[in-house]
Amino acid sequence: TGSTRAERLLKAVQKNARRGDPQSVISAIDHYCRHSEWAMNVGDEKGSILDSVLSEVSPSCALELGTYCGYSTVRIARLLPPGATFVTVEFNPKYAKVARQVIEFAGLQDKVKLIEGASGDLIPKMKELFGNVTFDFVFLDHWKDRYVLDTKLLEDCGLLRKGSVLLADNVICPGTPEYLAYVRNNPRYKSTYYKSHLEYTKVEDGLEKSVFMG
Ligand SMILES: O=C(NC/C=C/[C@H]1O[C@@H](Sc2ccncc2)[C@H](O)[C@@H]1O)c1cc([N+](=O)[O-])cc(O)c1O
Ligand SMILES: [Mg+2]
Repeated sequence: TGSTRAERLLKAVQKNARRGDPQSVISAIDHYCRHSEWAMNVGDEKGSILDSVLSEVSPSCALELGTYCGYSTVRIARLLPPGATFVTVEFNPKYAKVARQVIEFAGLQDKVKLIEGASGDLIPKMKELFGNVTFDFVFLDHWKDRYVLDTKLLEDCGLLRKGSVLLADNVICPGTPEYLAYVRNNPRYKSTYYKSHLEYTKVEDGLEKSVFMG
């Protein structure tokens, strides 16, 4: 049978990027998805906003929900301070397999803990898996109807602390209206909208940054 979109994206990385060079992996994926085949990576425009928020937070403990092919995983891992803990959760084993290879090609495998499963099952297990952690930074980019549920789960499992930063992709397109309502009308969050565009297109999209006030 033919390859999947994710496998073709991996081939583009193996062909056009340089081993051990995260920026070349990022550029190879952006070039492929802009000129050959669109894929749902956060992309270069929103990726630059992700980079700047990460540099502000400089998290010692970070979580990503929705690894997909590992594009944002590489973007995040390349900017983390040495010794940081970074967990990324992926539900689909085929995507996880591609992501592991993309992350390894970038030379970042020692900085990333990719765990397979559903966020709803794994979030309650984080303390058991990684010790009594709280996440300084969470990137939400998985199923859009899970953003509110998983944010509430993170709160209830004591995985957020005063100042934890949530950054959510796609709050306009495909859109996460319940999530925006939740974080914007909630005294426990200070939210900021970063207007941008849907990856590789001119369609409006944006990132919502929400600081947990404890
Ligand atoms: O649908 C989108 N993203 C859903 C992402 C889903 C990713 O997360 C898990 S689901 C999971 C992972 C962990 N736990 C539970 C479920 C899927 O296997 C996929 O790897 C999307 C769509 C568009 N678009 O334009 O249509 C643009 C985007 O930027 C998007 O992110
Ligand atoms: Mg997205």
